[in-house]
Amino acid sequence: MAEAKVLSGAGLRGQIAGQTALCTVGKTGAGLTYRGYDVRELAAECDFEEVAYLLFYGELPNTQQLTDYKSRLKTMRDLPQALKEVLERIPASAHPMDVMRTGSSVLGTLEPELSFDQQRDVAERLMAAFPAIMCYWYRFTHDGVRINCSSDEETLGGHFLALLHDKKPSDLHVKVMNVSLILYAEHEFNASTFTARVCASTLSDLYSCVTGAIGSLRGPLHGGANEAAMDMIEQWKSPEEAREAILGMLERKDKIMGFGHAIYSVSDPRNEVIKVWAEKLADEVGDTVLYPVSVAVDETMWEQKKLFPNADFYHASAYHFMGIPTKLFTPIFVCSRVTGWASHVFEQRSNNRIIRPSAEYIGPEQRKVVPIAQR
Ligand SMILES: CC(=O)SCCNC(=O)CCNC(=O)[C@H](O)C(C)(C)COP(=O)(O)OP(=O)(O)OC[C@H]1O[C@@H](n2cnc3c(N)ncnc32)[C@H](O)[C@@H]1OP(=O)(O)O
Ligand SMILES: O=C([O-])CC(=O)C(=O)O
Repeated sequence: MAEAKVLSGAGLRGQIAGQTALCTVGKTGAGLTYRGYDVRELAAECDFEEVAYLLFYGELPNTQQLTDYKSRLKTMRDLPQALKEVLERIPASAHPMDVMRTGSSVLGTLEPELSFDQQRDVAERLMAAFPAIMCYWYRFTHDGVRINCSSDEETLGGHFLALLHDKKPSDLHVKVMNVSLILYAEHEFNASTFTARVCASTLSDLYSCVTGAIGSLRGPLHGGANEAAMDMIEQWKSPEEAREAILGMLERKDKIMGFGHAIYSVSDPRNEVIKVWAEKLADEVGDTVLYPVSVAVDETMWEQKKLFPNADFYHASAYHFMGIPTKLFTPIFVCSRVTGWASHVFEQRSNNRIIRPSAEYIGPEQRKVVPIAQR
């Protein structure tokens, strides 16, 4: 059970910055809910598309609505030729989050949101197109192939794996992708979502809101932590080595990526879900190092600091076991969180006032400009 944290101090911590009907974070009880549903139940019962539908339309779909929704999203997966050409120009050395940011922005020039009446169509287009934006660029620049951006996969997670690996993904991998996309879909006023809402509050277009949000998600204190956690754990060859290294890092006051949270105080409810799937995947690939190393880090952090893994930590090993390159970890977060960002933009637009806080001034007293010749 997640406990409420005492929230105060810098970083707007604990300030109510607006209202939402989308999500609760860190309330005693479920810990994380989307429109009233416990995220753990959604992850156990649903496909990601059901959760996207819940966020965008307010209720879970019935069977017919879900079938129709998945079919419609399938038709939106391919990319315009002009966007493919732009993606081909981005170097292989680029960070894939910069590719996602550019992809969102370029799509906004090719298929602009001309009226807020189009907002749901634009959100769904972005959601359907992001896996292809990431994989078209990745496969072109790393493998030298121009991939077909459509697939027969029913779910977005399966579609992403099919484009990345050029083969039909296993049922287990499709299930884990669904769980992962559901866990990452929405999280109240986190930094990237708040970025999107600030942008929306100026009555800007949805592509601008999403493009800005991608920039905020990129940092290692937010979405970039899954990638940073992977870079950290793959250095260690045994649980003992990991434990020693973590003790040294804590001694040096280093930040341990994938641990701690701005709102949760004792656990992140998403962690217990993804940890189980990471262990299943470890068994599937016969791993005897990465998962035990992850557990050793987890135990040492709790023992030493009472810090717990957040959603990002076990995502690192889970994605790695599915053969996903580390630098694509945070872009997968984008494929999911675009649903949360867009839903917040819709909410902001439905009851808008420009977001414009005040600053406490700590600079010099008012003074006269000394003419340049006398300075
Ligand atoms: C999906 C997501 O975006 S989840 C977040 C992903 N980010 C990470 O995993 C990055 C690592 N974690 C962190 O940097 C932080 O825990 C954040 C950014 C998530 C939250 O920051 P805050 O709200 O400022 O953390 P909080 O107030 O709980 O910090 C309390 C103390 O614990 C320390 N602490 C918090 N997290 C960590 C960590 N991962 N490693 C080491 N120390 C930590 C802080 O430095 C602080 O110490 P201090 O009192 O000596 O200054
Ligand atoms: O809420 C936050 O601050 C960060 C987070 O866990 C998320 O965005 O999923």
